[in-house]
Amino acid sequence: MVSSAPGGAMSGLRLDDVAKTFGEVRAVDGISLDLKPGEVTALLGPNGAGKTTVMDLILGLQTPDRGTVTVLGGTPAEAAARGEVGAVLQDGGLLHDLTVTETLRYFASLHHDPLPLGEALDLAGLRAVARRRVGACSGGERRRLHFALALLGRPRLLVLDEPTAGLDVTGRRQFWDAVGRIPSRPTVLFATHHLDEAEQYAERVVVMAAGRIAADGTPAEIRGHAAGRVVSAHWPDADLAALRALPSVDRVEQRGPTVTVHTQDSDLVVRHLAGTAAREIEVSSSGLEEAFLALAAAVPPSPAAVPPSTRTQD
Ligand SMILES: Nc1ncnc2c1ncn2[C@@H]1O[C@H](COP(=O)(O)OP(=O)(O)OP(=O)(O)O)[C@@H](O)[C@H]1O
Repeated sequence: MVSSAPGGAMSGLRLDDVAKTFGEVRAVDGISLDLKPGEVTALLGPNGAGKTTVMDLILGLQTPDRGTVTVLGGTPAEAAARGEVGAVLQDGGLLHDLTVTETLRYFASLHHDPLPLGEALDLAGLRAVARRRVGACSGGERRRLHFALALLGRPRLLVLDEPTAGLDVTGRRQFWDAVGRIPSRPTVLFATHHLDEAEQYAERVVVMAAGRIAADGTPAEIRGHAAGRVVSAHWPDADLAALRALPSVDRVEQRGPTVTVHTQDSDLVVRHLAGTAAREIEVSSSGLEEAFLALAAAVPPSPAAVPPSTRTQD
C-alpha cells in the first residue's frame, strides 16, 4: 500500500487512530486507514461494526473523539465545501413532488461546475424515469437518484453506504458498471453486507468488527482466510498450544466450551482431537462468509451494544 505524510496529496483518504464513542459504545475504536486516489475499497462488517460511523466521520457528519480524518489533503469539512465528496447514504431526504430531473437540476444549482444533467441521468440509468415524480419512483430508482446526486459535483471521493441495497442482481451490476464510468475516477469507499459484491467490485476489502479493523487486504487475500476447513469440537479445557503446534493449522479459537480450528488438513486435526477429551467433532468447509465471520469474531466485542432504537444524536 502506498502511504504518504498526513494530509499528503498522495492520499485519497486517510484515517489516523480515529475513535468515536457514543455513551458506553465504542463505535469506532482506533482505526487507521489510507486509501490511494482512485482505489475502490469495500468496508465489510456485521451489523453494528462501525461502518456507518466511519463514513459519517469521513463526511464530517460526526467528529472523532480522537485521531484525525484527512480527506483529499484537508479536513472533511474543507473537502465537502469544495464539493469534492459525493455520498450515497441511507434512503430519504428527497422531495416526493419533484420529478427526477427537477431534483437533479435543483441540486446541480448548488455546485459551481456540475456534471451535465444528461450525463448524470445516463450514468445512473435514469433516462427512462427522468420525468417521473420522485414519489412515484421505485426504491431502486430512488437509490439511483441518490447516486446521480452524488455525481453532480464531479466527486474525487465517493462514500457509499450500502449503495446497492434494494437493487436486484442486474441493477447491482449496472450500478457498478456506472461507477467504473464516472469521468472523475473517484476514490470509492463503500459499505456492504454482500461478500460477493466486495469480491467482485473492490480492489481492497477492509473487514470491520466491534469498531476495529479485523482484516485488510485484496479480495483474494481475504478469501485466503477461507481456504481450507474448519474443525470444531466441544472441549472446554482444550490444549490450544498443542493444536496450534500442529502442521497445517492456521488459527485456533476457544469460545466457551467450543474449540474451533482453521486448517488446511482436517484429517490430521481430527486424528489429533480423537486422542483427547474433545467430543462432538465436526468438520466443515469454510467459505468467504465463514472467513468473514471468523475474522469478525477474532475481535473482542465492544461493551454494551446499544440497540438502534436507543440511539442518541451526537
Ligand atoms: N448516534 C448514536 N448514538 C448511540 N449509539 C450509536 C450512534 N450511532 C451508532 N451507534 C452505535 O455504534 C455502533 C456502530 O454503529 P454503526 O451504525 O456505525 O454500525 P454499522 O457497521 O454501520 O452497522 P449496520 O451494518 O447495522 O448498518 C452500534 O453499536 C450502534 O448502535
